Amino acid sequence: MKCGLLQLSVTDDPETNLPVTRSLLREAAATGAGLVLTPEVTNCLSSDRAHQNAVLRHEEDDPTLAALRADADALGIWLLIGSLALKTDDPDGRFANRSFLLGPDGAIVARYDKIHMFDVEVSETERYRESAGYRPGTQAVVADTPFARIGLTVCYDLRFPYLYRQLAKAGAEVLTVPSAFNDTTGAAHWEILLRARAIENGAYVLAPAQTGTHAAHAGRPRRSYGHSMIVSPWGEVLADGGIEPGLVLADLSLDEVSHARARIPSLSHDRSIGGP
Ligand SMILES: O=C(O)CNC(=O)[C@H](CS)NC(=O)CCC(=O)C(=O)O
Repeated sequence: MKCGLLQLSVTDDPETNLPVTRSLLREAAATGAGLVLTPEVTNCLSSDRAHQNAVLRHEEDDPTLAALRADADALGIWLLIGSLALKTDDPDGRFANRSFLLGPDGAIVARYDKIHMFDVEVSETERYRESAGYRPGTQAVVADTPFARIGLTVCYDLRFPYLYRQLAKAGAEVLTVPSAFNDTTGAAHWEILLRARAIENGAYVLAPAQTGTHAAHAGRPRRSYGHSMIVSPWGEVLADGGIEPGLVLADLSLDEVSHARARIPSLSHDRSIGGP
């Protein structure tokens, strides 16, 4: 199965972003990719609540979701929309950061709401409080496709290894980590965390990422790290997207999952541990 990641540099305007995403999606399908993934917040990257309230929609009437469902159907591909920022009916008005797995007929096969919120002071000038704008999810999600069982996660979830363990124990052979990692923590931690999650679970890790400069955050242009990655179950980086927007491709084979798990059966050696 050929897999394609879209590396995007989205703006805070969904109408501007959608045609760019759709044309890259067509390119991916033209290479023969049967599974394509997009990064976190494919529709809109913004931390301006008033702006988000103006441009974001509920799932039922989100134009990005509708268009990408039509594309998955027309192209006959499995499509993981890394996430969409969507309005919810929450009384506090917070949005959902929601990942969708679409089948080749455009049907929604699975939804996952990002669980861990990035409330982090990266530096004195770069602070994030994702939980102010987004409502965290509470449920881990796996979904079956004809080629693999997939475990869905988003971005900052990457730092919580027990989520990936739970997904792998639920049978996930492919772990998805669509992201918008920032430049600073990306350079320090991105690749090593992705490889660790792949190695410790004997699973493919597919991590489509945002790259480059986006709308200002706290008065400064926000920069994403890029380097969308496909990592094998043995921990090898099969493809690295660098920093330009574009397409990242690799072939996946479930034999590699069984092979890695047979060589190092750590997934089946888990023990319950007493103590502190
Ligand atoms: O804000 C949005 O619109 C969408 N959400 C994101 O971009 C989120 C929260 S700011 N980014 C991350 O989780 C990056 C994590 C990261 O960089 C790390 O763990 O080091």
